[in-house]
Amino acid sequence: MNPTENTTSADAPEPDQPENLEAQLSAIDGMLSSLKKAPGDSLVPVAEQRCGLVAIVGKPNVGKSTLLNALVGQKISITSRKAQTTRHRITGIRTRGATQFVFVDTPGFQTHHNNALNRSLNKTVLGAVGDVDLILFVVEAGSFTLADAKVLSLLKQDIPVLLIANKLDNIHRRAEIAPWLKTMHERHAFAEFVPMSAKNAKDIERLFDICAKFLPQQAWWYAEDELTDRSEKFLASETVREKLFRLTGDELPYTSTIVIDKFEEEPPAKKGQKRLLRIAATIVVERDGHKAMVIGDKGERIKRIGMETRVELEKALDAKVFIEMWVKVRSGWADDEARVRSFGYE
Ligand SMILES: Nc1nc2c(ncn2[C@@H]2O[C@H](COP(=O)(O)OP(=O)(O)OP(=O)(O)O)[C@@H](O)[C@H]2O)c(=O)[nH]1
Repeated sequence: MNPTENTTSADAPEPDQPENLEAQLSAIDGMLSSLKKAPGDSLVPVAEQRCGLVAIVGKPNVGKSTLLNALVGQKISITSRKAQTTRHRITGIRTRGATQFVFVDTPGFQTHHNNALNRSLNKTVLGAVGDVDLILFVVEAGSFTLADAKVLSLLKQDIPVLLIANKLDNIHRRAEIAPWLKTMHERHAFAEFVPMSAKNAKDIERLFDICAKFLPQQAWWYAEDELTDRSEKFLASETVREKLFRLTGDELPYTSTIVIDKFEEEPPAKKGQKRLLRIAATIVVERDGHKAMVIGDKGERIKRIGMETRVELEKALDAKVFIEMWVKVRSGWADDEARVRSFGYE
């Protein structure tokens, strides 16, 4: 390369004059002030931000968890409840470019166990899936069974649904997919068809781009990488709640609640070890009979709730967890506003 090219080119811009500089600086200033900082000090202008709720639904074993993990990463990032998401259990948040995707759980989409608990959960879920911005309906590419049809029938017509034809890598003759997609087209007015594999990183990138278009333009609700102590505490109480209801079935009224009395973190004792979380949780029930139900025969049930909570939290929070659990009776707490507030509800 000719070394003089860099300095003597006739097209080279004049060095900045002071007035030029000032003009530039004030232009940059103007630009910066128009970029209202989003949570997490992001420089994506609020006016360009998109944010919304995405539900992933489908019958068991179609790859929902694999997809969610690929979309949000292994670590579930739960944050404190925000007004917009009080009715949902958030399973993950991912901010990518100008768009924040808030993934929500859909615990009731279990078509196998049609007991009363599931029916009541299905009702809740219908509510939850009823007000998300986008639904990813996951099926196995090339297949559509009665169980898929049941899930599809629970979805509302007015929310965009993407058909995620997952496990495409299992289909060896791609030509077979076209006629199948055509039959799927007749089953529901899907907003888009996405044949893909949840295990393929490129497909995941493409899916993000497709999803972004369906989320409304609005300011992000969460910081780009929000994961605070408070959020971990929230995850702890949600995990206890989930185990409690799963292990007591529909015997326990939904007025029972969880209070996290202690949530303390200790750094790893040695390098390479995990941090330690000491958690104390109280399950608040309305009657003595409920207390006995939660404790179980010789304390079996509460032990199991504690054990399953610990295992799940250790995985989700990448920490060693010690958890103590108590059961208290506070009759009528659900009607007592001040007490409800003291339990952390608004
Ligand atoms: N070949 C292939 N296998 C996949 C793909 N996605 C998921 N799987 C596998 O499918 C199985 C079920 O995946 P999960 O993610 O657990 O499915 P799920 O829908 O969350 O299942 P439930 O928790 O029972 O509702 C696992 O063995 C995954 O490894 C894919 O794109 N290709």
